[in-house]
This record gives sequence, C-alpha cells and structure tokens, in this order.
Amino acid sequence: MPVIRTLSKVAKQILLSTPGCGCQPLTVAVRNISFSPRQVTSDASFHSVSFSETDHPKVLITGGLGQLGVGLAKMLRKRFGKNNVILSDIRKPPSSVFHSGPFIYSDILDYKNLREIVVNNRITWLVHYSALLSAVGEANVALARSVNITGLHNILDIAAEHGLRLFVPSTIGAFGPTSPRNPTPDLCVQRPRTIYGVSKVHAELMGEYYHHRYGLDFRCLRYPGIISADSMPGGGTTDYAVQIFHDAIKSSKFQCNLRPDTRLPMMYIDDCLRATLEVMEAPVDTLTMRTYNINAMSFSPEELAQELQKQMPELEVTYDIDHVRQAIADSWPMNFDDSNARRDWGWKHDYDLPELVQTMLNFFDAESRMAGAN
Ligand SMILES: NC(=O)c1ccc[n+]([C@@H]2O[C@H](COP(=O)([O-])OP(=O)(O)OC[C@H]3O[C@@H](n4cnc5c(N)ncnc54)[C@H](O)[C@@H]3O)[C@@H](O)[C@H]2O)c1
Ligand SMILES: C[C@@H](O)[C@H](N)C(=O)O
Repeated sequence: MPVIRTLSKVAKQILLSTPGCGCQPLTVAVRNISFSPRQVTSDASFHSVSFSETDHPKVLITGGLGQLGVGLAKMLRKRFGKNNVILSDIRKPPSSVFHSGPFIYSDILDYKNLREIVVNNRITWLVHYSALLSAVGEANVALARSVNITGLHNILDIAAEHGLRLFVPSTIGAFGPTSPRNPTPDLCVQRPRTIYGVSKVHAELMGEYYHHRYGLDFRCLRYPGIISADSMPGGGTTDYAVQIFHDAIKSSKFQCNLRPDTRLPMMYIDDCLRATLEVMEAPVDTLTMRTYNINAMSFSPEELAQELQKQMPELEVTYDIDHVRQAIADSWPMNFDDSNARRDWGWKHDYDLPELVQTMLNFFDAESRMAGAN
C-alpha cells in the first residue's frame, strides 16, 4: 500500500500542502506528529511507550543463532540483565544457548508474529541480524531477496510503529567494483554486484529514509569480515579467515578458496560486538550520520597464513579458488576508512592481526586442554 494512503488526515494535509520538493519542512512536521507506516486506522493517534534514559533497554535480536547473535546476547545480558535480552531465530537453539537466557521463535517474514513479540515483551531495542550472507545469497537469490529485503521491511515498520531503537548491520559487501577500494570512505559510489550487497544498500537507504521521514532511531554499522572462535560463519566470502584456524588445529593443512593476495577488511568479533553496543548507546547528538564504516585490520590469506605459521610452522596452505567467492572479494573494499566513526562516537579497535591470531589460538588451546581434562 503506498505510504500516503496510510497517513492520518493531518499528515496528508501537511504532505499535500508542502510546497516544492518539501523535503525539510515535511521531515520536521511528520516527525512531530509521529505516525507509523503500517498504521491501520487512518485517524488513530499513535502512542509509543517512552522509557527514561536510565531504564535498561529490552532487546530483541533477530537471526540470533548465527555467527554473531549468541556473542552479542552474552555481552548485552552482562550489561542489561539476562531477561532483558531475547534471542530469536527460525532454527532450534543448542541446549547451551536455550538455557543461557530467553529464546523465542521468530521468522522475520511473519509480520504479525514479530509485532506480537515486540508488544508482549515491551521491546525497546531491536538488533536485526537475520540475513543470507554473500555466498549463500548468490546460491539462492529469491530467498535472499525475501529475507534480506522483505524481512527488513517488516522490521522497519515494526520499529517505526513501536518507537524502537533499531540496529541493522551493513557490510563491506555494500560496495562494488566502481567504489574506491583502498580505502573505501563512508560516502562514495555503491553499486554492489551481489544480492547481499544490493539488499544491504537498500537497508542503509531505507533505514535512513525512515529516520528522516518517521523519526526512526536507525543505527547501522558496516562490518568488515568477522572472525570468531566459538561460532561458525554462515556462508560468506570472508569465511576462509575463520576456517583456517579450525583446519590448522585439526590437520595442520588448509585449502583456501580465495587467491593468496586477496586483501579484505577484517575484525575480531569482540571489537564488532563492542562497536555495536557503543553505537547503540551513543548520544543522538554525536551521530552526524546513521550508517558508519568500522574498521580494524586488513589482510590477505597469505598474510594471515604467515602470521599463523609464526606459531604453527607446520601449517601447509594450498589454494583452490572458488570463482564465485573470488569475484565477490575482488569487487569489495581492500581497506575501510572509518574516520567518521572514530571522530563522532570514539570508535577504536583493540585487535590487530597479531592479537587476533594469538587470541584465536589461545581459545582453541584452552578448549583442547578442557577436553583433555574431561
Ligand atoms: N559475520 C560477518 O562477517 C558479517 C559481516 C558483515 C555484516 N554481517 C551482518 O551481520 C548479521 C549477522 O551475521 P551472522 O554472521 O551472524 O549471520 P549468519 O548467517 O551466521 O546468521 C544469520 C541468521 O539468520 C537466520 N535467519 C535466516 N532466515 C531467517 C528468517 N526468515 N527469520 C529469522 N531468522 C532468519 C538464520 O537462521 C541464521 O541463524 C547479518 O545481517 C550480516 O549481514 C555479518
Ligand atoms: C563480509 C560479510 O558481510 C560476510 N562475512 C560475507 O562474507 O558475506
């Protein structure tokens, strides 16, 4: 339904009486009267529950059983309390996750169910992690379009309707071969060649549009490839940088699906999750933008292998190129310029390549010692 048909009479009058393109006056007027894009009764007044700044947020994480969600829930629960953070997904949680805090089934394509969850649990922050990543997206474009685009529309409408603070991650994949690649700034040409990238540019633009049009508190970070030890990636182009650790430890051999010189921005998961909390907590007046690049390090498979070989000289790396992933990687940034995030809300990463490798190896070492002790 076109948005204008869902507006209240007052909103329609303002919209129709705004001269010229009306961009600025319209933005101010509509924000003040506050209506939601899927408001069903045209003249019903819109009420959102307001929470004081001292209240803990009540957080819902969608797509929470992927590489990032469980770690984010753990961090947020430490800060806001176990019961104030709800993980959700369409998959069945492992028992450790199920017993670590609230978990709920939620398919982001089911608008009514999502709304029910938000209302019944008095959600105030929504972290929207559900997505199909770059490589699996290319293998199933129709599903990626549905989850990444239709699902996002549901999330945006529910967040606007209930006055939520909404975090949606974007990615280095939101850039394409015509973007400057070394480094890639926040604002430049964005013509990605994957459905994943297209859907993420769409999310950035729609989130910013809802912010200006409806006053939605939309916050977005473009994550680099994320590296974690205790969760596996969900089918992206940067997955090799996680797999290499598992294979190195298991067999001292790794077959890489990208060329040895493929340079991509990467980040350790702890930095990524901390950045997410920091931008969600950043005072509104520090945010000069709603979508920021964040960066930590940038390396190629051969550089990662060399760093690992300093501690595991027996590691053998061979290359068997996956042409789909290679083409994607060749169109993505090599280095990310995140100076706006550093300036506006004080972003600073903790992990460079040597610390990343050491931390990953320490994790697997501790894990194998624990397994040996049992
Ligand atoms: N991991 C990275 O390197 C990386 C980098 C940049 C951006 N991101 C973004 O961060 C977010 C989380 O990434 P991730 O690595 O945890 O992803 P992932 O692929 O590991 O997990 C995505 C989750 O979404 C769920 N999902 C799929 N369809 C769904 C549906 N219809 N309803 C509800 N849930 C559904 C899946 O079951 C899965 O658990 C994604 O939006 C991704 O684009 C990740
Ligand atoms: C970079 C990121 O968005 C994801 N890890 C992918 O490779 O698809």
